Order: sequence, then structure tokens, then C-alpha cells
Amino acid sequence: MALEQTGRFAELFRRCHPDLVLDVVEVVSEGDRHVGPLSRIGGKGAFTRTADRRLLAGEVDMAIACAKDVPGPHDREPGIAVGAVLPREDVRDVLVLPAGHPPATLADLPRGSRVGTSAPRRAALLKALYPALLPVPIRGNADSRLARLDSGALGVDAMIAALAGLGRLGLTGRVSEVLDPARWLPASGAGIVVIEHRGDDKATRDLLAPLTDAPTHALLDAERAALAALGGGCLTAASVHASLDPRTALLTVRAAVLDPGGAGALRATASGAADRAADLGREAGERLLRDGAARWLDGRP
Ligand SMILES: NCc1[nH]cc(CCC(=O)O)c1CC(=O)O
Repeated sequence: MALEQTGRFAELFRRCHPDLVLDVVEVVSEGDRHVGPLSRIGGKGAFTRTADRRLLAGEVDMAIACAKDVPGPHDREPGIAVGAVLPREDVRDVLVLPAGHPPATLADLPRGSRVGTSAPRRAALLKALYPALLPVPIRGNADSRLARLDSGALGVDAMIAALAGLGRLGLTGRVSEVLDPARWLPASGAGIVVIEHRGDDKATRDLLAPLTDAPTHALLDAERAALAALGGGCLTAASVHASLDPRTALLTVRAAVLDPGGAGALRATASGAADRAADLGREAGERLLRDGAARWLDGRP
């Protein structure tokens, strides 16, 4: 998945800067290497830390990451800045069944079916919306999870994945059900690829600036500000989704913190001008805290 994202970005970069030579350096992250619990390899940042360090060491000048995998400012390597944000793709999650299984929806799965997902948001949604099903932690990158789903090595009957990720792998044919984002709340940063650089590297910042998709950049600013205001960590079951009305230029941030036990959710919405994206995100996050979201931030019901 990372290589497909990188290829897409490299093409864009070369088209915009045809006189420059871009070398692609492959980095295998801890999140790709390990399949154990993320908490054991340092929690959030497992997919980005290795590339971040090489960036800070000056071995590479840009790093490409899924916005969803980039930790918040409080558990982030300092000195790294986002230089470009690629246009958002689909934010929805999907149900994937082992190869050869006839198509089914989450509602069709028999009581007690084991559904693989490690994301606290997905586990909490599963408990809230499909209490007859059992969330089972699984780990590894999207490619390896799919292979282990098919081989039976995961010990699950189905798994939840991101539609955008499957799309990048050319595997949307594996989707059994696309989950309705109005109920199955999307992840903050879902479907967004970012290109980072060293904060003090003005030359790279200038090269990346024209490649950014301004509307997606605003959405991401809003979603990340909401998460930062919440101050949750990698165990928090939260959803933040910003949307932009192209006609009115009004940006709306919808944020929710879910009870990890599945008993409910707190929701907050903030709307305003798109140039106040970060303020709107913060507003939504702070509203959730005022309403008592703190009790669920540690991931305990
Ligand atoms: N490391 C998990 C991860 N980070 C980004 C994506 C998918 C693509 C995206 O939402 O941008 C995935 C795979 C998944 O959640 O199934």
C-alpha cells in the first residue's frame, strides 16, 4: 500500500518539477514488521517512526504517510511538518471475508462470529452496532492481514478494513459490504496521504506547497485539531470527520468519542468558514470534553 501511495506521489511530483530527480527509498516500518499488539512496539507512530527518524537524520527529505497513522502532536517526533496533503479518497470502512466465502454483510454473520480489527474505534463500533459479533485484535499491514485472513492464520471469520487502502492495493473486489459512514463512523484522517519534511527545510517545503490539495488540507487540519483537543491516545475510540460544502465553503466537523464497551457515544459538531478549520476542530473536541468524553479516552468502558 505504501509503495502505491509513493508511486502516485512521485508521478505528481515529477510532473510538477520535471527538472528534478526524485529517488524513492523504501522504508519498512515497525508496524509492517511486527504483527503483535501495537502497544508493545510503542503504540501510535509504529507506521511512521522509522521514516520520521530517517527524515530527521537527513537521509531522506520527504516521508509519505497515511494521515490516519500519523500520531498527534503530543506523541510525535518534533521537527517534522506536513508539506503536502493529497486529495482525500474514500473514508469508509468495509467488511472483508476470507477468499471464497459467499458475500455477506455484518448483519448476516452468525452470532459469535469473530471479526478481526485492532482499531479501538472499529472494536467499539462493532460492540455498539453488532453486539452478537466478537471483535478480535489483529495486526500487521493491510496486505499481510488479508493474506492471513485467507489462510485462516488469523483465526477470524471476517475482518474490517479501509476501502481506500484496498483500493490502493487494487483489491476492492474483496469488499463484501461497504459500511455506512453515518452509523459506522469514519477514522480521523481516513483516506488521506500526507508528505512530510523537516520543519526547517524550506527548500522542500517550497517544492511540496504547490502539490497540496487545499480542501483536503483544511479537512485534515480540522480533524487533527479535534483529536489534539481531545488529547486521547492510541486506545481512544474516536471518530472525527470533516466535510466541506463546495457551494457555501462551509466546513463541518463531526466528532465522536465512543464507549469502548459499546454502550454509546458522545457526539459534537462545529461548523464555520473553511479558513477556521483548526478552530472548528478544536471547538468540536472541547465540546466533547465538556460533555464528559474524558471518561472513555483511556479505552476502558
Ligand atoms: N495502518 C492502518 C491503515 N492506515 C491507513 C489505512 C488505509 C488507508 C487510509 O485510510 O488512508 C490503513 C489500513 C486499514 O485501516 O485497513
